[in-house]
Amino acid sequence: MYNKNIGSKLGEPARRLLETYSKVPSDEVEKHVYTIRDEAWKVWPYPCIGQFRFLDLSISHSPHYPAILERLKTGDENFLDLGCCFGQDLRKLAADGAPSEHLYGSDLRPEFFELGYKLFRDKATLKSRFLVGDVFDASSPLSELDGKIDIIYAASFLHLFGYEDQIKVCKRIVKLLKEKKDSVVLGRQIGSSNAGEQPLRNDPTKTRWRHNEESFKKMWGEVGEMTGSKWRAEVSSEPWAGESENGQSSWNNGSIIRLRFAVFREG
Ligand SMILES: C[S@@+](CC[C@H](N)C(=O)[O-])C[C@H]1O[C@@H](n2cnc3c(N)ncnc32)[C@H](O)[C@@H]1O
Repeated sequence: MYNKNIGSKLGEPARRLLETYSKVPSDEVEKHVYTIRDEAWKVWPYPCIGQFRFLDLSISHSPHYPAILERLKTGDENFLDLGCCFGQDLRKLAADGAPSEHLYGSDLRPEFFELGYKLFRDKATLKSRFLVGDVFDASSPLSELDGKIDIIYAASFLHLFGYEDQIKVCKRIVKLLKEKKDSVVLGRQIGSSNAGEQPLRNDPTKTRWRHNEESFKKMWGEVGEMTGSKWRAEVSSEPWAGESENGQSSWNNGSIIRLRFAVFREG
């Protein structure tokens, strides 16, 4: 779904980030966002691009954000934005004082990394590394980070896949994270109060799994058993207040929810 107008999506935090971190003159910010958004839409039409949801800087809405930021500010911990697209959440952390050389981004499509640099005008200053890779490819450059990450952010990511593939991604996440207490993966995504497989918008022969709080926790129980590790999943949900993903009013029959999660390693 492509929104022609930015409406209220350019909130104060995103505007401040673009004006102060990226040094985009305030009267050019909106035009700048439209231009880069349209370039990204041509790469792949994700709803989070079409609906300007990348401007939410969603990591900062997590109740764990202050603690995560403090952990990163020590310079002893590494952060990975998995499926980062523009990498806006990584920029938010950098602007708030996290050392950027400890922040990594990864995505299937390298075009998004370049668009992230263009959006945030920081190619010369940001010390973060962006690794191209399919999360399902064990031999991708992402494997360089195996066992080295303390905090993973995975927003609007797991919900792209069916249940079996989500299990595979979670196992990959376990492998990327350090084997220690309080390694954590957090994020937000679309879910459904009636958890289950749902047909893909563009290809009804494929499905993706929409979680509710219970099914998400259960999945992490399974992942723990499969990987010999123990996880505590904090999950909350709220009714979906956003727009339809496909422009159809029938899209949300009341069951669509937004899930927020933080899954901590316990053992
Ligand atoms: C819906 S976007 C979410 C972007 C960002 N995390 C956010 O919250 O705005 C999903 C991202 O995951 C990436 N992606 C999709 N499939 C992937 C895969 N198999 N491996 C790695 N990245 C993938 C896409 O290229 C895209 O940038």
